[in-house]
Amino acid sequence: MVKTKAFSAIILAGGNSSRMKTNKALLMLKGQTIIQTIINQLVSHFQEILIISNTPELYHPFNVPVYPDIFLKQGPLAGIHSGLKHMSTPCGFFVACDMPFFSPQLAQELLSGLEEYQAMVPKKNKYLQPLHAAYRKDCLPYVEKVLQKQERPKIISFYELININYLDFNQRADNEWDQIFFNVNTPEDYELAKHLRSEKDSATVVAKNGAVAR
Ligand SMILES: Nc1nc2c(ncn2[C@@H]2O[C@H](COP(=O)(O)OP(=O)(O)OP(=O)(O)O)[C@@H](O)[C@H]2O)c(=O)[nH]1
Repeated sequence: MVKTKAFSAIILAGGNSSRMKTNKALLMLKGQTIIQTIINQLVSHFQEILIISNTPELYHPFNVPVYPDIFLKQGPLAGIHSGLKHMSTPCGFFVACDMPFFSPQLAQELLSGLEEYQAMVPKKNKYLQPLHAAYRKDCLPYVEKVLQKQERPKIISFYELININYLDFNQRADNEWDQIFFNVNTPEDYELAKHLRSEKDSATVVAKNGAVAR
């Protein structure tokens, strides 16, 4: 297994939070903001943590470098693009700013796959988790190509251009998918998250997660 300490972690925080109607990353969960919760979990595992946001002033208190999108208003793939461009290591673990229960062990597992593949993405049946995935820096020209061609492309639109592998969650414990990928998109999700003590508790709910069907 690779040492993630040699790699980068990138938190995407450039979205509109239109369903939440307030910045999701800065919502308080158990005494700290969601983004701080994520940073705290990442910090001992990675060489660097970057935040990708177009409102850097909001994130300066977190004491990690903040970079804007280069392709503006183009959605999360533009965040991945900026992360790939700015990370100073060859491999990055990318996570959405609204996923408070992520697993460093899973990040390590995904990054291990980058020895062979350009991207490693969790998959269950036809669902993918492209915002809890590992991407190699050499994905950059393919991401750029898609962003130059399409308006607000789906993240998965560059997958057919690269050498990608999927981490199969069908073989894992039933609730792991819902636990790890629980994300806070709506006020209802937030209420639920406040009552979960840990990722284990989310096993008792059906998480509305950010999975995309392929
Ligand atoms: N850097 C960057 N990140 C983005 C962009 N759009 C979405 N994200 C991030 O991608 C993740 C998933 O975003 P979504 O929940 O799909 O979108 P959102 O805009 O945050 O929320 P909604 O407006 O409610 O859809 C979150 O971490 C967002 O901050 C973007 O244009 N640039």
